[in-house]
Amino acid sequence: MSETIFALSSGAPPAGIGVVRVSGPMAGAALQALAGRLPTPRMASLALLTDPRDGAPLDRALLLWLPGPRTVTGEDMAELHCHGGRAVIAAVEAALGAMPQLRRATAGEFTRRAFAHGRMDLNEVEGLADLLAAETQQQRRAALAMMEGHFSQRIDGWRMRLLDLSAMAEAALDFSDEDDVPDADIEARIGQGVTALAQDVGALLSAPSAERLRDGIRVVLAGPPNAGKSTLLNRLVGREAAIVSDIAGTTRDRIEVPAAIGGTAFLFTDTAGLRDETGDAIEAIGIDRARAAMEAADIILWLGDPVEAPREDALLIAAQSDVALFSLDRPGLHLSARTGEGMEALVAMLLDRAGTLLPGEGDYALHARQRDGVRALHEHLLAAGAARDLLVLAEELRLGRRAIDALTGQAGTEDMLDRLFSGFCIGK
Ligand SMILES: Nc1nc2c(ncn2[C@@H]2O[C@H](COP(=O)(O)OP(=O)(O)OP(=O)(O)O)[C@@H](O)[C@H]2O)c(=O)[nH]1
Ligand SMILES: [K+]
Ligand SMILES: [Mg+2]
Repeated sequence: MSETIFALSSGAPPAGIGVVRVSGPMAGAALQALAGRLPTPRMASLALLTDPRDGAPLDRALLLWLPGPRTVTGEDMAELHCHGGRAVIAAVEAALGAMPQLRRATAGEFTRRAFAHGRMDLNEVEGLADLLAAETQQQRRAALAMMEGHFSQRIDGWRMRLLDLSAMAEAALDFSDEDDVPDADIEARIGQGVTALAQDVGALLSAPSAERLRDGIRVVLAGPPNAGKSTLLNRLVGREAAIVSDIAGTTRDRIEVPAAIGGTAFLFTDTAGLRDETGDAIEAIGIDRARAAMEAADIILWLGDPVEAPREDALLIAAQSDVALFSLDRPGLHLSARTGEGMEALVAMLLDRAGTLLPGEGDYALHARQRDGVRALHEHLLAAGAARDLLVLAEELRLGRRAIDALTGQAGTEDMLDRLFSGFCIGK
């Protein structure tokens, strides 16, 4: 890792400013070569950059000299805040590229170095990736909490407690080696510690899901044909995403439409109207798909007879409330996709339900990888708690420590890391 890397870290030119970052042992020398001097560390200063090859002026830029290891990558770093024109950036990059031991960074390479130097753990890296991808304010807040290390600190606390418990278990094992009276007190304390830790870890098993936060809360509209599902979908997402007609069986396939409402990402799914008898083979497949969609749903909007609701927690919608045909004492939310009656109440209900599935203010959400890690740790703690033999208990605690190392990336496999970092843009 002795190579020095550089890349444009701000957006694609042309832009007001283009920030070129340099990281590695030659960062200071590169800055010196371009600006003719090394600025005071961590103080912004203006300089005319010249091409070291021929002395020709390149741009007037704001410079930052950030000696390591207290930098984002853990290495010496330089930042050149240039004018963000295409030719300016190209010229500065060409001058850097001509210097010995300097090369362009690959995607995510700055972050990878930060990780390698222990400046970020795997969870903070994932938080950063999510922050860069965040489109809703909720996604941004949860990603920031993850990047800021709120989850990592929690894991660190677990690690300390686990180490203490392991040390106690080893000590107790030493005692029993000496054929002494087994120390019932120490074993009881280990047992209590393991149980308490298992409880803390287990509490995170129900943490909000980052995938859900990213892809949207899955809302499925379901009910009999002609109930008005497609009309309601179109109204919710604000465009004619699904075909509406007075022919029963209009919708056959699932129609998925992502939409952000009130800063929350939703994924709405319109489905084929449910009926027992259909002579249409395609419609029958559609009905199967509708049932599968309902099973995977976070929220079901049920536009059918309440007694036939597919799940107890389905939101009952008394649709087409503007039509006199329907009696007023129908249970459920009276709603007309035509007049808009009840729409506000429906949106409020959706946001309310979504709120219970998503991270609260300042909370993070967990990816499948993280959830799997927490689950593995939890299982080892449960096994340790159930162990009747100190040797087995100590072994389960050791496996628990391994699970923690996998969670933080200390025991990560290279290809998993490759995949993660290559998802970043160049310059990050
Ligand atoms: N008056 C009134 N008519 C509605 C309302 N919602 C839907 N309709 C009408 O009801 C008929 C069926 O609407 P769709 O949205 O196609 O119903 P669907 O549940 O998607 O039907 P399938 O896809 O066939 O299962 C259409 O003629 C709509 O115009 C409403 O709120 N008020
Ligand atoms: K219809
Ligand atoms: Mg439809």
